[in-house]
Amino acid sequence: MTHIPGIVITGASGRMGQMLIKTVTDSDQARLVGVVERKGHDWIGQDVGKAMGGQAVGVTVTDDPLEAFSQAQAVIDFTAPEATLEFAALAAQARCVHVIGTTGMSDEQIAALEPASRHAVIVRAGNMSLGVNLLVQLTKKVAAALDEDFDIEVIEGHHHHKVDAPSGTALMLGEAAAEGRGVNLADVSDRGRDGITGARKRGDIGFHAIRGGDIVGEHDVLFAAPGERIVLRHLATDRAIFARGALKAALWGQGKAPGQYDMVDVLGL
Ligand SMILES: NC(=O)C1=CN([C@@H]2O[C@H](COP(=O)(O)OP(=O)(O)OC[C@H]3O[C@@H](n4cnc5c(N)ncnc54)[C@H](OP(=O)(O)O)[C@@H]3O)[C@@H](O)[C@H]2O)C=CC1
Ligand SMILES: O=C(O)C1=N[C@H](C(=O)O)C[C@H](O)C1
Repeated sequence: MTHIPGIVITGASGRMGQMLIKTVTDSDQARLVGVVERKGHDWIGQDVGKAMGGQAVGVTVTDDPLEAFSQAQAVIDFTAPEATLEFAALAAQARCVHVIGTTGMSDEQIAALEPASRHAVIVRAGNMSLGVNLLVQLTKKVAAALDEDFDIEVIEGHHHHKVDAPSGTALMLGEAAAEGRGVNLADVSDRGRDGITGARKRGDIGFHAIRGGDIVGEHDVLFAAPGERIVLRHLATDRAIFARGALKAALWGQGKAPGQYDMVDVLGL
């Protein structure tokens, strides 16, 4: 009989937490074995299906992540940077695959994942959708084919609750453009112009963030030259695309060697 991996979802009551719970309970390739919320949350002790306003699913919301992780083969975590660092150490202790969708992590926070990745598989991506990861590859190719006559700008839009900018996806796209061009993103990045900025510097990669309403996630990579423009665009209209990608990553990570991976590895792009 094939082994069906048990999955824990952190940040259970969040927008992505709820989408992930639905995706895992609907899947016949994985079992929901735990859901975690922070201490004091009013969902603690309730059946998560009922807490979400539906039928009971037989999984009680806990505030004890290590206890939950020790029953599981994978943890899917779309929360916040400080929480993700704490969960990484616990997932490594429980030898669970840790799928990280959390964005807004600083370079120092990303570096702090290294000890956990010596003991467990970490799959981390600022965007888990197939479409965006394909767009990342296309961006790299287009940037490699064009010279600096083409100004590159990454424009992203998200709902008004989003706390980080540029989005994790925008940064993935910017990194891909820089890699295609053979430059270091940190040397050419120009974020959110305002005031008398002076003329655009040749070779810069610009970032702009729109926040409004319930936009799920929209990303354009603009290549603009005198006389012509190319726009690569991804529009997310349903958070299920991120949850499906995250579940795929959790399954893919089973039996892999400890280390850090991304969705390009998972999707084989
Ligand atoms: N990689 C990808 O494909 C995608 C990534 N994301 C990213 O996922 C993250 C979550 O997004 P979203 O679901 O919209 O956000 P929400 O604010 O809706 O949910 C975040 C959840 O994390 C919990 N949380 C936050 N801080 C802590 C903490 N310190 N300890 C324990 N739990 C905590 C929150 O609990 P509480 O309510 O109690 O604060 C909440 O349940 C963001 O970083 C977002 O950018 C989103 C979509 C796709
Ligand atoms: O916060 C969100 O909602 C999203 N965050 C990710 C990001 O920062 O790129 C992915 C997606 O765009 C939705």
